[in-house]
Amino acid sequence: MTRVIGLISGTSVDGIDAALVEISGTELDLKIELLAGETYPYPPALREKILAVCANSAISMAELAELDDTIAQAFAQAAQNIQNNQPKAELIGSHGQTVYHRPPNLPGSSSTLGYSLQLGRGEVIAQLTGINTISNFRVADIACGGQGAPLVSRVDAFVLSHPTEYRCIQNIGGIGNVTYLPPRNQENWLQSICGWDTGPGNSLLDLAIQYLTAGSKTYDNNGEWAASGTPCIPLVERWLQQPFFQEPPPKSTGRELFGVDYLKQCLTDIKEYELTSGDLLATLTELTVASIVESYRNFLPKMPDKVLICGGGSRNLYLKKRLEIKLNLNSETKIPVLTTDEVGLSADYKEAIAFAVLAYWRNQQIPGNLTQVTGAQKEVNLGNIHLVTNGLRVSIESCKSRSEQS
Ligand SMILES: Nc1ncnc2c1ncn2[C@@H]1O[C@H](COP(=O)(O)OP(=O)(O)OP(=O)(O)O)[C@@H](O)[C@H]1O
Ligand SMILES: CC(=O)N[C@H]1[C@@H]2OC[C@@H](O2)[C@@H](O)[C@@H]1O[C@H](C)C(=O)O
Repeated sequence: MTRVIGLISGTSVDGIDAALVEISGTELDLKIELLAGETYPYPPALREKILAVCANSAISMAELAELDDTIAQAFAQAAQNIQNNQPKAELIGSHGQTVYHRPPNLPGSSSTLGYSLQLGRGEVIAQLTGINTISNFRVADIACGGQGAPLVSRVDAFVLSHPTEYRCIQNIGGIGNVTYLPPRNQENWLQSICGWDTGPGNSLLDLAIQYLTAGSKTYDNNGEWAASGTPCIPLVERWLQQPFFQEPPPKSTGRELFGVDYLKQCLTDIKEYELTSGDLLATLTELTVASIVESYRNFLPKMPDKVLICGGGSRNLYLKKRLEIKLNLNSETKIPVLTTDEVGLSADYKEAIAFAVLAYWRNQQIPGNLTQVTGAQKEVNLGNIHLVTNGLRVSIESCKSRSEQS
């Protein structure tokens, strides 16, 4: 058994999700016990800076270095905090904070490779915590021609697959992503798994809430405001014309596409209709729901028996209800929408747990990507390993050069 901390802050930039888990086994015999899960919100000024960088605002190299240091320190502090009154961890898997993601073969890009930047250097986390740390999980997959995302699919396979059920595991974070899991008893089960980014999760909704409340709110609690409105279907159909939605997998995306500029266009488009704020939020919710369901209908070999949702969007009761309605329109059989909590895996800390598992696998040279999901040419070990030097905990202040210390 290995005790591992998983850390991630995703595209919602709402804070650092930390999970302390005990892991044993390898793949088919993988066992995970969640000892503690917590979200440590970013200080508002730090969140604002990260969101500005994600929205392509200019940043100097000095500012980038400072931001990386600040994020690494925040992640290290989260790792220390999650161990309070808990047994100590032996390993950290830190995803870091995505600030830029470029899928491969992006039109207009001079390179055919993808690129994905997560801030919060694992080297610093290792030295600040005194715990060996694995970070930078996406680059090895990208170097083999992959998207570098979604990476949770291989973890979903060994943690959430069922002997006889066809399942879709749908994360609804800032961005949505799905893993399709055929029954484990099926021949070639692992090779038959599919996965991709479905498009916006909460990113456009959160931006709209911040716009409507002049920043006093960051999200629509339980989807209550959206539930007061009515979706404008002609606008949903127009917004679904974005080429990303028609692209066959493998595919990934981020706030670069479904961020500030996309919402600005939505706010222009709604002027053609007399919509209330609730209607706008209901329409953006419907875009998330429709993008998920349309992708299942277009790219899955068959519709699932069950959809298990996770991520913060799984707490949006209006979104969950609309997803179940849309999924079952003109359907003979009823496809229930549950949360992963209902099958024993925390919907809130699933991504943090996933990066603990990916670090655990990296430590044993077990590959972490599914090539049919990311499009990489081969399975690769994901993440750079940062070993603690002589086991001493050092603070960032004491990382002075010898000349400075003399
Ligand atoms: N109670 C709630 N009601 C409605 N929405 C909620 C609730 N709790 C969280 N959310 C939504 O979930 C978002 C955070 O979700 P999550 O932490 O899964 O995102 P993330 O991991 O940063 O994104 P990604 O998975 O794309 O990296 C919030 O910004 C908010 O939009
Ligand atoms: C570059 C990046 O951070 N992508 C995220 C984003 O957030 C959701 C979706 O897009 C997913 O593909 C991915 O993260 C999860 C943890 C993944 O790699 O599976």
